[in-house]
Amino acid sequence: MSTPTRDQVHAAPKVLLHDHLDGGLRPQTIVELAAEIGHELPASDAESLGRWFTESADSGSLVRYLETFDHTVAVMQNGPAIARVARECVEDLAADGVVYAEVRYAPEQHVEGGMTLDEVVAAVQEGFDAAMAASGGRIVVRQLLTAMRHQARSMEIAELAVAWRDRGVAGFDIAGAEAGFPPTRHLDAFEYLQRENAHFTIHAGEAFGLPSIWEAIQWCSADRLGHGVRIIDDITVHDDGTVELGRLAAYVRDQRIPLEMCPSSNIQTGAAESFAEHPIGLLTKLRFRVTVNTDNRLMSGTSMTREMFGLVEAFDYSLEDLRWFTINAMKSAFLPFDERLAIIDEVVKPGYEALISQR
Ligand SMILES: O=c1[nH]cnc2c1ncn2[C@@H]1O[C@H](CO)[C@@H](O)[C@H]1O
Ligand SMILES: [Zn+2]
Repeated sequence: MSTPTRDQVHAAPKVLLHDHLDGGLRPQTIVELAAEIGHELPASDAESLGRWFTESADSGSLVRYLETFDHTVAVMQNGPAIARVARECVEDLAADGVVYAEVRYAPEQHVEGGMTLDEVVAAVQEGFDAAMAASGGRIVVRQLLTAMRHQARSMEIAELAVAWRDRGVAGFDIAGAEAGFPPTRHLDAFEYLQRENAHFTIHAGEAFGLPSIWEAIQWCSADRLGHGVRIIDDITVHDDGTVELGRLAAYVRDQRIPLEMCPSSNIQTGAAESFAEHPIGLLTKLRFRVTVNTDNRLMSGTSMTREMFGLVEAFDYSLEDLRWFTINAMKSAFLPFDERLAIIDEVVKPGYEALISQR
């Protein structure tokens, strides 16, 4: 098994479960939308603005990383702007070889211009639908609705997710600064979603450790973990190379709880040192249900191809390993089982087969 080239990684079908709509705008689009509404930006041309985002997000702190979203959220306060950002997001993912994506954002952050929550979700869906249609079925995209963990609107957002479940919304999430805002703060929303047979993921174990992961799983019943990197704190590697899992780590692995890992984002917020030192290497070896994601393409200057190729370089992964990540992700998607299976059998497997047979 040889390591794939960057072109092969680009050509391979990829599945993305953790990508923020407001973390993936094209710098040029931000410049144009800001000009329309008179919003002042920290840089005036697209190239320096793109650099400003990656450099400012490179702070080693989640809180400072999140401050950069002030500018992307500011230009997403009217229907046409939101629909444009949503359409371009799907175009960019399709061009990167992504075949299925769940893209999240917090509707409550987009009502400053007077839109209702419903109108925000509709505008995103309009953009997604237009780009999916234009791709001729090459990419399928669903929305995840995020509630901000420091705010108190999670119940409302959960209800919004249920109201839109048959019109493009596949699930729910909470995001924002982790320390001081445990997931149990939103327990009523999670219990409501369970009663509605709805799906949700929780950002946990990124800036804060095991208690956050434990609450997300054992109190809130999260279907998946956003990041979850700190699960590594419950794993001991002994000098003789044997590995011991604590109870929580064992539970996460044994229950096949999907980990939405985002290497570049973790390096920027200080949750990991480098690709090579990222816990994803050990977690993959231990057969946790690991998936590879972008988190915020703008703030990290990244793409699915870049994240996966970074892992190839760090861990010598083969196309078979990348297929494993991709099938893990597709199995963990909040899409009906038959639709997941169809994408695995008709798109992912043949796509990798074609690349592997060329080798
Ligand atoms: O890695 C992350 N951890 C926690 N919160 C995040 C992360 N990336 C983005 N957001 C937050 O999610 C909101 C909705 O998309 C963004 O506005 C940002 O505040
Ligand atoms: Zn995230």
